[in-house]
Formats: sequence, structure tokens, C-alpha cells
Amino acid sequence: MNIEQFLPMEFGEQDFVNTPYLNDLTMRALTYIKAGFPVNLSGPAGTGKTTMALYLALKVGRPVALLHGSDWISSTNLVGGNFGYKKKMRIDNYIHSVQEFEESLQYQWVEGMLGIACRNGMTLIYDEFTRSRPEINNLLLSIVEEKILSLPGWQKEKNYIKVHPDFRLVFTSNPEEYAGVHRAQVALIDRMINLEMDRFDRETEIAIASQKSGLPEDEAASIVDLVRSFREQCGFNNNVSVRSSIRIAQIFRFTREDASYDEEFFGKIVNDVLMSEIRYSESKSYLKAREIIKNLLVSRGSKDEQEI
Ligand SMILES: Nc1ncnc2c1ncn2[C@@H]1O[C@H](COP(=O)(O)OP(=O)(O)OP(=O)(O)O)[C@@H](O)[C@H]1O
Repeated sequence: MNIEQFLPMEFGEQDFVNTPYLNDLTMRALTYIKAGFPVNLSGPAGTGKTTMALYLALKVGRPVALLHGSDWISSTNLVGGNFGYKKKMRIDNYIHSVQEFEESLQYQWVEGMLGIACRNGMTLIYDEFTRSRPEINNLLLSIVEEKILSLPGWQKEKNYIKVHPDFRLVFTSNPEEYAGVHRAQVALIDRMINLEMDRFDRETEIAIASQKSGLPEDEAASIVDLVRSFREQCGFNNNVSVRSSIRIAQIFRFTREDASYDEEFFGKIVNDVLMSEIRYSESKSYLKAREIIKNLLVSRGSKDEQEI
């Protein structure tokens, strides 16, 4: 793998909705990154961590490498390893009665993403880094502290790479209680600046739902308000994020050209999308959630009647 294989990032300014809430976060994060500190964007699912990380990398302006945390990631994936080998054989038959063989085996060193990013001063986005095993993430400690990436002992030239001064790290992570998320080691957490991302403010959620669905902001606003009321009224731990607003807005945009579309059908869309996000532990939360949706749709219907 070499730097040419890293496509120029398919993410542009137009993909990022910016509002005062997000602009404030961006300014702080960029300040820390440019000062040379790794930043960790942490928070629940659907709070815009990955999108923010992509935008920060875009603003830094260096080539970008995107790595997704996972249990299967090994130090070989990150640093590199020997994959395959070159075999050379020379047969010397100068004297026909004598055959001399010479065979050499040369391993092929293939550098991993972390090695390439460190050597070329790239911005490495390590998305959901706590889904990788903590012992693998220990590789990052010397990069952040001593600015060197240790190589395996058998790597012939040298046993470390000097980290390029423009190399930058942007992490994202979900809360530890999420399935498949490991507790990050304190030594690494201690070397990064953590920015907590929580649910968006109303203005931002409307702007994102509008941009992702193509609906005008006023129509997106009525959907976002319904989702936000549901999220707040549920009261129990729910996973209803901006994704629910985006989905309902996108489906609404898609179906409203269809003659058979009516308010009742919209209610079913809302119910299907919101109830699929409910991580209920017992049935009473589920029933409570259904009741809340029903009441929200009734009040939405009566509001529409008033507006007519
Ligand atoms: N600033 C933004 N501009 C445009 N779209 C955004 C923005 N922030 C988030 N989104 C959209 O909201 C959705 C969730 O965002 P994102 O995937 O970045 O959240 P996340 O916190 O990384 O979620 P997860 O933890 O589940 O990976 C995506 O569809 C994303 O495109």
C-alpha cells in the first residue's frame, strides 16, 4: 500500500453543514490539531463525530488516511509486515559435470497504513478507535510522545520510522458501554484532547436533515421537531439520533410525489423509523414509545388543520 493508493478524500465543503454550534467545535478542534495534539471526538451514535473528523482533515489540508477501528486490526495491518517473498535461484553449469545451485529468499516488506501516514505527514482519521484491541493501539503511544513509530525487530533497515512533523491524528469513539467497544488505555487517553459531541441543537439538526433529504428547511423542521419531542419524551435511554430525522425526511421527500401518499401513511413511516431505534429493555418502554408517537402525530395533524 502506498500513498498514491489513498484516494483524494471524497468529502468536500459542500458535504458539511456548518452552524454556530459546529463552527465553535471546529475552531477549537482545529486549534488543538494545528498545535500538534491528537483530538478525540467522543459521543453517542449519530452525533456527527465521523463527519466532523472528515471536515477537520479537510481543513488541515494534508493527504488523509481513514482507518476504522475493529477487533481484527493487527499490528501488521497498522505498521506493515512481510507478505510473500522473492525467490532467486542461480544454476552454475559452467563445468558440465558440476552443477552449482544458489538460492536466495527475499521477503517483501509491505508497509501498513500507520507507517505510510507517519512517513508522509498525513492526517490519520482513526474512526471508532476503541473498537480495536487496546494492545494494538499501544503502537500510537510512541508516535504521539516520542514522534517515532517502532518497527518490528526483523525489519532490516531500521527499527523505527521518524514521524513527519505534519502528521496529525483525529480519533472518534463511542461510549464504552456500546457493544464491541473496548476501554481505551489511560496512557493514550492522557495524550489526546477529548471533545464530547452530544445531540445536535435544533438549528443544526434541521440544517442537516434538510441538506441530506433535499427538503426545504421549514418542512425538515416539522419532522425534526417531531423526532426531538419523541427523543425527549421517551425519557429512557434511546438511540434516536439525527439519523432518524434524516431517514424520515428522505422517505417523506421520496413518497410525497406519490398520489397514494397521505398523512396516515406518513404516520406509519414515522412509527417504523422511530420504533426501529428503540433499544427497549422491557415492553413497557416500547408501549410508552408507541403512545408518544401516536400523540405527536395527533398534535401534528391538528396543527396542520389550524394552518390550513
Ligand atoms: N455537519 C454535518 N453536515 C452534514 N451531515 C452531517 C453532519 N454531521 C452529521 N451528519 C450526518 O448525520 C449522520 C450521522 O453522522 P456521523 O456518521 O458523522 O455520526 P457519528 O457520531 O460518527 O455516528 P456513529 O458513532 O454511529 O458512527 C450521517 O448521515 C452524517 O452524514
